[in-house]
Amino acid sequence: MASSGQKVVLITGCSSGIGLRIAVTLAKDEKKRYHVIATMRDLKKKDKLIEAAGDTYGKTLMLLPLDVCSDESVKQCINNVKDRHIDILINNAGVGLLGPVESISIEEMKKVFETNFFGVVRMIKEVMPDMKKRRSGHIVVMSSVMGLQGVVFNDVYTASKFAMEGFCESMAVQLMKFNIRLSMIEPGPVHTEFETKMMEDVAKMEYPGVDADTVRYFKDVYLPSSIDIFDAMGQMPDDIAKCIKKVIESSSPRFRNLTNNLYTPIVALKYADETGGLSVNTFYNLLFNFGPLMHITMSILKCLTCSCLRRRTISPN
Ligand SMILES: NC(=O)C1=CN([C@@H]2O[C@H](COP(=O)(O)OP(=O)(O)OC[C@H]3O[C@@H](n4cnc5c(N)ncnc54)[C@H](OP(=O)(O)O)[C@@H]3O)[C@@H](O)[C@H]2O)C=CC1
Ligand SMILES: CC1=C(/C=C/C(C)=C/C=C/C(C)=C/C=O)C(C)(C)CCC1
Repeated sequence: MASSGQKVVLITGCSSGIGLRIAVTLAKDEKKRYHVIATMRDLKKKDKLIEAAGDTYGKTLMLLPLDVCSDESVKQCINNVKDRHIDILINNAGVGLLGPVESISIEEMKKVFETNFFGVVRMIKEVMPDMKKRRSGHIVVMSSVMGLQGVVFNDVYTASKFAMEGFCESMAVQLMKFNIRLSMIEPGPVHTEFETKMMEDVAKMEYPGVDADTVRYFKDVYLPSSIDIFDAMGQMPDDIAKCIKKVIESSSPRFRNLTNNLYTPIVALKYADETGGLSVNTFYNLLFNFGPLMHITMSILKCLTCSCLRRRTISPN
């Protein structure tokens, strides 16, 4: 149970990746300012979180089952929270989907929206009325750079994050009237199971109904570039957890929070040209005309950011 002065934080999707690291980071807060309710849809996956939480488990961190795709599960979970009192809701659960749209069934696409869009809407609908009554609360939503800008072959995932951005941008204004803050977190690539799951799915893909050129552009052009980008600019889940901690501890939390300075110029293309031509043409050229150049650029970037060059040039040893 939360002790007085502690903020109750409920996080979705804590079995792995970013959700797990947010839960542990907040539970380990030196001043014990948070009572963390870490949730996951399948409690059989709890061991990794419990191990990472160490002795905070049962003290500042507790576990509850929650599937964001089920009305019943969401209701039951929130009813199990003392007085339904949640100060900070962190909507983290999400799934990826990659590949040519011709090979993806409408059912698969709906599942992505069910989690990434309706999952968040379901959580907000359940938690918001109590926050409104108390005239306080903070809702954090895990969006993505793909919530701001489309990325080739990520069409449906991107659309689900855009949908959420639109929903939240609209909600933020009303919520502000009730003293409830809403913050979007927009990471670029992050090394988690998200990346591994997508690569595993791609390995199993059969591309029914997709022409040979499209399959080639996806497998031989997009995938290697995407791997380069993950290698060069991928953040760690802890980086995102630290960013979220900063956002919730800010006296005036920002609505938008890009987490990766290296990716910011890519997103800026969209805002630099209202016709949309600059970003579409630049992405086209980067992918189809400068693929090998991009590989070299990313390798240099990786070298600069991994600090091995700095060690070699600056270290007195
Ligand atoms: N990794 C990346 O490059 C980026 C990720 N993001 C976003 O970050 C968030 C976290 O992803 P990340 O940590 O990377 O990936 P992971 O795959 O490691 O984690 C996703 C989490 O969401 C959970 N989840 C999926 N569906 C549901 C559901 N119906 N109900 C409850 N939980 C569910 C998963 O649970 P289970 O184990 O049961 O499947 C898992 O705990 C996602 O919203 C993602 O879109 C944003 C930008 C970049
Ligand atoms: C290939 C390619 C790109 C790929 C970007 C990627 C791969 C971003 C991944 C973001 C993730 C994983 C977000 C998750 O929510 C760019 C930079 C647009 C430029 C054009 C070529």
